[in-house]
Amino acid sequence: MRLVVENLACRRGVRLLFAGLGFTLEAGRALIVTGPNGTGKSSMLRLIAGLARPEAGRMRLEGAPEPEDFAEEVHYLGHLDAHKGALSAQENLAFWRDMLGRPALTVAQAMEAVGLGGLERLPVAVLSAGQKRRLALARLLVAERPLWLLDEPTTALDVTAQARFAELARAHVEAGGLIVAATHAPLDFGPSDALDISAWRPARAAPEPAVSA
Ligand SMILES: Nc1ncnc2c1ncn2[C@@H]1O[C@H](COP(=O)(O)OP(=O)(O)OP(=O)(O)O)[C@@H](O)[C@H]1O
Repeated sequence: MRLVVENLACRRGVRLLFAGLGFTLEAGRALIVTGPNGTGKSSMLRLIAGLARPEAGRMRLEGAPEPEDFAEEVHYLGHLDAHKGALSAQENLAFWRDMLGRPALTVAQAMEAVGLGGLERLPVAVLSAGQKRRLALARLLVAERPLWLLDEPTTALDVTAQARFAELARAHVEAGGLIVAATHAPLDFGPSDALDISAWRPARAAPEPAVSA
């Protein structure tokens, strides 16, 4: 399986954030996306996840059952954790497992894997920021999806949780999965490619020549 992105362009409001962006990511590799604030890393992930429409370009997951319509093959982890605060951690994960289908780890195994064992029954609203992030990461483990799209996945995680998540990500890659991760922090997800999104920023229009009398 491989992710192919061709000639992608993204407009937000009146601004063209990037254009002509392309890459191929082979199974068993991660793509680490960097760039200054506001250059479009989150926007690119949202385009690939199918949550927004590109201004131009296309992507496909070669080797997937529906190469051009791959929502079923993708885990998208954005800035927001998408939990239901009144439900317990266990209930939230069970919801995602049932909704996404293709179960992988059990809820209990996934919670243990991200270091949330013992907190299964607490309402998510009372969990700390790092615990909520761990729970969001556990979602990746309860349903099988080859392509993980991760936006700043280690935000709010302590050093131990960051290392533990990096191990889980490397295991996914080693098993033939793919990861595209936007980050400002160094991430060791195993065999990786790098993409600096600012390289695809469109050139600014030349300023109008000054008019002299
Ligand atoms: N709905 C929107 N309407 C207009 N502009 C938007 C909208 N959403 C985002 N933008 C703008 O698009 C640009 C890119 O945002 P994006 O979140 O993709 O950047 P980023 O590279 O992920 O930044 P960061 O490193 O801060 O997370 C920003 O200038 C942002 O203000």
